[in-house]
Amino acid sequence: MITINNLHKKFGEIQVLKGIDLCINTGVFAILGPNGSGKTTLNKCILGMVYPDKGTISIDNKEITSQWLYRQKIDYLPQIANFPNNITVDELIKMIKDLRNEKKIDETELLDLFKLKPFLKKKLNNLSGGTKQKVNLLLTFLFDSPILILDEPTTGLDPAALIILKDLILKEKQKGKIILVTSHIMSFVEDISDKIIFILEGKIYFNGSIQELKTSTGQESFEHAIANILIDNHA
Ligand SMILES: Nc1ncnc2c1ncn2[C@@H]1O[C@H](COP(=O)(O)OP(=O)(O)OP(=O)(O)O)[C@@H](O)[C@H]1O
Repeated sequence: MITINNLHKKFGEIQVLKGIDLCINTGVFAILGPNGSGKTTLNKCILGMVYPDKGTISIDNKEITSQWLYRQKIDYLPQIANFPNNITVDELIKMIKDLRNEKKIDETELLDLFKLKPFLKKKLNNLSGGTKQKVNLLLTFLFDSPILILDEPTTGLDPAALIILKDLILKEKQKGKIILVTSHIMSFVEDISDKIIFILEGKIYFNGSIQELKTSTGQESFEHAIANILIDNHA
């Protein structure tokens, strides 16, 4: 369980998070909000990559401040992954496996799933954007940790890969994991999410199921419910 209390974060003059309270249990949680609303900042606070100015984050009832071992419990897909461009896909996989000296699953299944075997000897700078994203996803799903944080996982994926990703997320959910997903693709969010957390102006504007969101906004479709919040708040 991830528990967040009164989380604040400011960058210079911009107060990004203004008191976030959240309790995140197993299942798929979509963190939504307009561009610049602080979704990535929240994810990075959980990962210890950004230090909050105020507030606490606990994982399984242990505060994470100044800790680092807990990060072994988290698999993270960053919004933009920056790996050295001149190494090949198989060199990158080996490097990440060596760096994260943890229990890993056999990558063969993931290589087959994302049809990456033909690219193993190719350098990263020769890959298309979508293929790079598939490599990033493979690296994320390689360690079978209890918490998964996926920041814009659909970027560049074709429809077939999107279905594979959805199935993979739902399979990981069945294992009882906590999965946080940030995405602007509402059909994708609707297919995978148990709960929607909508951040607006630094606070949690909505926290509930898709059905509750539709009811509270009076909209029949999820996409319209989200659009409704944005329009109503001039976001
Ligand atoms: N390291 C940083 N230094 C300064 N400002 C930052 C930093 N990281 C984020 N910000 C600012 O914080 C705000 C929130 O950014 P964040 O990336 O968390 O938003 P987001 O909701 O993930 O946006 P998007 O949907 O566009 O990905 C933005 O105004 C951004 O410019």
